[in-house]
Amino acid sequence: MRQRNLIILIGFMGTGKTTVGKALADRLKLPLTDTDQEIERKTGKRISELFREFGEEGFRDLESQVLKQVLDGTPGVVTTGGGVVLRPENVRLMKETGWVVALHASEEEILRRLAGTADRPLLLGDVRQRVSRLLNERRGLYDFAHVRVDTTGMTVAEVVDKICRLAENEAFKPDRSRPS
Ligand SMILES: Nc1ncnc2c1ncn2[C@@H]1O[C@H](COP(=O)(O)OP(=O)(O)O)[C@@H](O)[C@H]1O
Ligand SMILES: O=C(O)C1=C[C@@H](OP(=O)(O)O)[C@@H](O)[C@H](O)C1
Ligand SMILES: [Mg+2]
Repeated sequence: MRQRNLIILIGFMGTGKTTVGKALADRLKLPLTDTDQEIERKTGKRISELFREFGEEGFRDLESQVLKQVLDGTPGVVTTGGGVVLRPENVRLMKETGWVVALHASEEEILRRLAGTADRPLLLGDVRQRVSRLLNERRGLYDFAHVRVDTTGMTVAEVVDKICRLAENEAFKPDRSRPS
């Protein structure tokens, strides 16, 4: 059953999920979980170490496990890693459990925000080329979200305001998780 007060942020790397999620949880006085931070806490290893040791698939297994544990229906804000949408089982679970907000940003804005990024193993090497390729590979994968927010040119506070306005609106809509 979908919970209206379980807000899940998805989106490509650098769209601001972790940062906006923290500010949103503070504003709404809801608990916050970032799946990447939870993976690091549980394993005692950095995301980059996990990629090195277990490869991307090993990391995705951990990510799916943690997502299942985190999405137990408890109210809160959950922020995810950009690749969580690669597994259909994760997409199904997020859609069914919470209110899913997709953050977007232009490629240039993503590159500006990710300049100097150190712990994103998928961006090692030529960041511009990696971002462009991954954006292409993942095109459409964030579109299942209940709402979409283009954060290009917006401050974190403005993005939080926008999500809060959309959430108020949402409260008056029928619960789309129920079959009609
Ligand atoms: N709306 C925004 N405007 C400007 N900078 C932002 C915004 N949202 C996030 N950032 C910055 O971009 C970088 C990446 O943000 P982060 O929250 O880690 O993104 P994600 O979790 O989606 O990868 C951080 O340095 C953060 O401070
Ligand atoms: O897009 C991805 O595949 C990834 C995004 C990262 O999280 P952010 O989106 O928070 O940067 C992190 O989960 C890992 O480096 C892989
Ligand atoms: Mg993040």
